[in-house]
Amino acid sequence: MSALLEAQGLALRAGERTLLANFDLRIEPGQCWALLGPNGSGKSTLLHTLAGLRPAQGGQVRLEGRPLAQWPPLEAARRRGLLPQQLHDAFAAPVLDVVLTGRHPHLPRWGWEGEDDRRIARAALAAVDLYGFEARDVRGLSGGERQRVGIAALLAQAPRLLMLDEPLAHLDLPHQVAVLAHLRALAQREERAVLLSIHDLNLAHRFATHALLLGRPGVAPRAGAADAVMSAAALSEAFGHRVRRGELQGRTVFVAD
Ligand SMILES: Nc1ncnc2c1ncn2[C@@H]1O[C@H](COP(=O)(O)OP(=O)(O)OP(=O)(O)O)[C@@H](O)[C@H]1O
Repeated sequence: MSALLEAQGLALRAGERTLLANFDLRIEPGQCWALLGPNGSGKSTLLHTLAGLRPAQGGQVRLEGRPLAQWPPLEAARRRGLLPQQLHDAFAAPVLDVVLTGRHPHLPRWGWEGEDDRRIARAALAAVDLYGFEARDVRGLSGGERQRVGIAALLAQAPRLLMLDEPLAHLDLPHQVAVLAHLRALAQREERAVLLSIHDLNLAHRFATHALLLGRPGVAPRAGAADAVMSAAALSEAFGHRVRRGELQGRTVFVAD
């Protein structure tokens, strides 16, 4: 199967520190990847690099077979999207307008959003349980509501590869489960793929098909099927903290000592 995203020989540094060296990754349609690792292990840096928003120090990233740098920005934005960790609102704006920013890569040059774009944006709001929030000022939302507006904007953008940096931040438990279920279903039903950073090991194992585990300094990254990568030994080594893995009512659970 052809890859949506492929990294080969990737090298990433932050300041003096090497985060990744000679790193390979292949993300195929239908896959849902959990990006795991301790604070500062390079998850955000890697997401920004794979999205083409930050240069790598070596190696190559290909989006649908073509080097990232060769994609015109608008065409790339129709194929891959990134929800960053921090969302800023400098101005007052209705929620619907914020979600409609996700449609910009799809608009004709100098064009305005049409009824189809508004329908897609409303459906995205409904998917994150924000039906009826369209006219609310984005600056008056709670942290979890604001986070879900960001997710809705990415859903409205409708890229084939969705990348999300800690999308569960600020979300309550039911919305964490609902958002992950929605993203996984998108990947599996529509031949799309998801790569999201996440600190909750239980939810990561439950919803991800694949896992990429970054380690603290000196520990090599691991990538592959989520169940295989997320062993107690590998997680304990990556985090430098004992993690136990067990079963509870048919579900795999992880507990930190
Ligand atoms: N411009 C920079 N100069 C020096 N170090 C940097 C720079 N940018 C990032 N770093 C460092 O690179 C490391 C990786 O940061 P990154 O944000 O990618 O980690 P992360 O895995 O996403 O962490 P978290 O779980 O806390 O979100 C951190 O130690 C960070 O302090």
